[in-house]
Amino acid sequence: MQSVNQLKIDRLACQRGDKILFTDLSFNLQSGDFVQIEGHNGIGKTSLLRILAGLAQPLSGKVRWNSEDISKCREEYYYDLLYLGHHAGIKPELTAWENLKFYQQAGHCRQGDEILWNVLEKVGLLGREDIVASQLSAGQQKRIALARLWISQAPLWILDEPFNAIDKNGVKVLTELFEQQAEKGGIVILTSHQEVPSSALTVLNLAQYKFTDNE
Ligand SMILES: Nc1ncnc2c1ncn2[C@@H]1O[C@H](COP(=O)(O)OP(=O)(O)OP(=O)(O)O)[C@@H](O)[C@H]1O
Repeated sequence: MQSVNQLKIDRLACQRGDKILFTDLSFNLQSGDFVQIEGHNGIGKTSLLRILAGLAQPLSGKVRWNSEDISKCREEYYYDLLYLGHHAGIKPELTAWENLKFYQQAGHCRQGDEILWNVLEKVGLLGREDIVASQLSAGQQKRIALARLWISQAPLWILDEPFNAIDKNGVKVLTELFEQQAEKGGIVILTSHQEVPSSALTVLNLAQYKFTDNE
């Protein structure tokens, strides 16, 4: 990752159902940033991440990736983006190994099988690679989904609750990975209900943008 990337969030407002969740949300991120979106249940963190990932439309405002409106450069944006939503995003009928192989092919990762063995070890699934995902625990399934992060070449990671169902040591390993991603010029945006053990993290509290005039 050599080039400097920028994500600009310009005066976003978001509505779900008949409720306006937040308004006038602006911030800029660039290569090296590691950010947590914070706020209580239901404030709109997932809604914001889905807008940033181009999966939902804002009520108003724009998201720009390297100066281009993301709705106008979808192909380039999706090439540069890895979005991991709340749900695991795995194929339950495939084994852990087959899921990783699938991510590798879908993610244009040209490295061979060796990286997959390394990643299996990183996510603590070495020895369980031949088990179909549906027969693994919730935390192990989440680890398969997170394996994509080690395989990914994308500079921008948007991660909704990546630590859900992950044990303490897993949180530490993942946090180090996020720091490395930022250090090598990536951008990491995440939500988490647990404390993220990193001094490199910037926290953005959605509460300050909450729309209070819904009644
Ligand atoms: N499908 C939907 N239709 C209408 N309103 C919805 C829908 N899904 C969520 N909402 C509303 O949008 C608000 C924001 O939801 P969102 O999932 O973005 O919050 P969150 O901050 O990520 O919450 P949590 O911390 O519980 O994951 C909620 O208060 C909910 O009332």
